[in-house]
Amino acid sequence: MRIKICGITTIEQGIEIAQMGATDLGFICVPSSPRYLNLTQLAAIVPPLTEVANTVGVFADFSVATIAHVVALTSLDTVQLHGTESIEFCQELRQALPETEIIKVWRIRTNSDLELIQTYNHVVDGLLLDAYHPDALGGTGQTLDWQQLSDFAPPIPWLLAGGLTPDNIDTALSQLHPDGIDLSSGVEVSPGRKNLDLVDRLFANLQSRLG
Ligand SMILES: O=C(O)c1ccccc1N[C@@H]1O[C@H](COP(=O)(O)O)[C@@H](O)[C@H]1O
Repeated sequence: MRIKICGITTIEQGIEIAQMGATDLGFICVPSSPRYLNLTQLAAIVPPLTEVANTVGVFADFSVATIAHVVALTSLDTVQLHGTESIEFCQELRQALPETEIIKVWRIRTNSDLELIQTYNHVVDGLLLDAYHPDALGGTGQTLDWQQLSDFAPPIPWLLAGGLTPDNIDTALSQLHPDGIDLSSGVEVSPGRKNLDLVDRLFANLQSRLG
């Protein structure tokens, strides 16, 4: 299973978290986030971390040209689209970045959202479900209604996000079988600063599932 820890802001924490078992490290490119890294910071932090994990840039409603520029400067492996990007936008991005994994996020409120995100199945490599919050795009600690997702089974890989913590991960994964999980605020001391004890506890609690 893919385990993504998002909102990494230092090389040191990225290396430690990868050594603990994270497959993916996420970097927030959204200026309104308290975990935001500017281009200079991304260009310094991401390249060394591509050696230890899959690196994921989190974008929201950027242009194709801007995302392609950031990927070229940082060697990000994956682009996570956390905004209102259209199917056509994803197709354009695929053409601009044929080698880069693209994950489309949908913030789930109703059952119809679970159908809408699947209209992207043929244009992206993976889907990610996050919780909806009226005031922020992500990193909110808000959980999804896991029961509502019980029939969600897209034909491409999907990740579960939204308020996951070392304490609730077992309950979530006993109800759902995503291809990956994504945690940010649930393993933090403060926005952008991860609590390595909590990350350690996450992996301890996942031990039986990771085999
Ligand atoms: O983390 C942020 O600040 C952020 C900002 C803008 C878009 C996405 C963001 N993070 C994403 O939010 C989810 C889950 O966060 P949490 O575990 O509920 O705190 C995850 O996909 C992050 O990539």
